[in-house]
Amino acid sequence: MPKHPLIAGNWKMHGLRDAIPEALAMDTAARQSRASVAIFPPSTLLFALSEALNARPEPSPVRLGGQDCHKDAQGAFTGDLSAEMLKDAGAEMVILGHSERRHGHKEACESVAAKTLAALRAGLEPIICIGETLDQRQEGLTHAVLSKQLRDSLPLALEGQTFHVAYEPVWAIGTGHVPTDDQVIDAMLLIQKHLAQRFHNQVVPHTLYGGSVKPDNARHLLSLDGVDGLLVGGASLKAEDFNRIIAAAD
Ligand SMILES: O=C[C@H](O)COP(=O)(O)O
Repeated sequence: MPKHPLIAGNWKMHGLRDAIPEALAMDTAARQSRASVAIFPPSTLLFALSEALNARPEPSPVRLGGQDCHKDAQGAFTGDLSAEMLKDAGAEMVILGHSERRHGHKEACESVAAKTLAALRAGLEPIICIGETLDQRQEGLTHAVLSKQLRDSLPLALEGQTFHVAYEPVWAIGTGHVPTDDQVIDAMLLIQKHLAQRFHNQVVPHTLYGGSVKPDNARHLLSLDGVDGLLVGGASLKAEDFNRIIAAAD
């Protein structure tokens, strides 16, 4: 586990303004932890959360992020948000290529790469997600799928930049099924090897695991080789759960 593991909470399409106190309680836990903590609320909450966190007497260590962005800075794209808009609303990071975007919105790796360039343009730190489906794993295609996703989703412009790659097996997301230790370590090593070769060791890989992370398995997952942090979905919605995951990093 690195000195400051990243504990990232992806709220997905959950959260109204009455969730702001939850984020403030997470901020309180983050202040007592060595973990680096980030929350990815729905975009409608970004500005309000940013204001609420910044209104505290001491600057908040919690960083906020968007869950997706458009590749362009502005234009006639109804319903979309640019990386610049997320930044303007208080985001410092953005999740890209989440499997719910890849599968639910037919997002191709090339689109994820273009969005990654947009994130860098706007000064957002990207978390790029990859992961195989259950069918792909059962057919022995895991390495091929992860390698292709890495090759096609990560633009060379990432060289020298700070970014994160999250390994989220699709079959582990929201299912309660967590991969074996060997499966997690194997994926992390594949990612780290790819990053080292592709970027000539000019990047410090931050590799996260995501998929059914809970307060009870967080400490163990963080102890596995190559796991630099966690991308948490359901268990990041309530401070009661998320704060236990933050504490697992200590
Ligand atoms: O981005 C988070 C992941 O999709 C994991 O979601 P989950 O923790 O609810 O399984």
